[in-house]
Amino acid sequence: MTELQHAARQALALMDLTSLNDDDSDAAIVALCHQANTPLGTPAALCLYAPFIATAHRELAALGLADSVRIASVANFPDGASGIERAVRDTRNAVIRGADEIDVVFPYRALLSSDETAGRALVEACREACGERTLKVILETGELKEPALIRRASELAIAAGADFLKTSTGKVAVNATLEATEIMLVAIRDSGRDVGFKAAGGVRSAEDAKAYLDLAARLMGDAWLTPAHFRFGASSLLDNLLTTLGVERDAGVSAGDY
Ligand SMILES: O=C[C@H](O)COP(=O)(O)O
Repeated sequence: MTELQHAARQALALMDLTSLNDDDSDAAIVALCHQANTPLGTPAALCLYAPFIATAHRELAALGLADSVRIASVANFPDGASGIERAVRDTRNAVIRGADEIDVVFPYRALLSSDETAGRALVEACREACGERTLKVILETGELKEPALIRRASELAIAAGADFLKTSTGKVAVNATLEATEIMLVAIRDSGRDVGFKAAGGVRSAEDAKAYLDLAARLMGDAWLTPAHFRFGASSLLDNLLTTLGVERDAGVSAGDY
């Protein structure tokens, strides 16, 4: 197995296979569940909008994958501007519908206006609302831009109870980058807390994934790279990983097939 194939294999198991599209449908989510059922194992989770959680649970159970694939959903998504009440409502709604993990957008615009309290308060409130479920906080680093702001957002989210820091929604011009990743990983390391990291948005190839895995291994150690600590949020990475690993799939399972 080449180094690239090793990274592809690792990335597959670390992936939150994502569908967060305005035109998502039950059929599209059923197709997503079938995509997750690869000959080389499953991604760590599916990430989807709350109205589709029940469909995903049902289909994963039918495929025998209920115990191996978690379900993530989103809150305060994608613009991070809904306010605390709405973010908490989104979080509770996702929890009630059966999400295992909640990816909430940090109110990054407030931080851009030098307001540090809004982000911390929103993450604390969502932390409380999601209880034992995994809380990932999306910093939207491509909008924060400045390294010092990315570092500060990381610190605030960690202090407020984030289980993971996530780079991006995938909905803005600049999504995951290696530069932002390094800042966030160093903030996690410096915090001494048990916090994970998710690179999301624009990760499309085994080569992309390998660059993130190499960076994370250098900063955090190889043993840190498990689904408990590291994820990729990606909508179109899986097929490239499977091709890299020599797996031919029937030209795309699509919503129209269900
Ligand atoms: O959280 C995951 C992102 O929304 C996916 O972004 P992507 O469509 O660029 O892979």
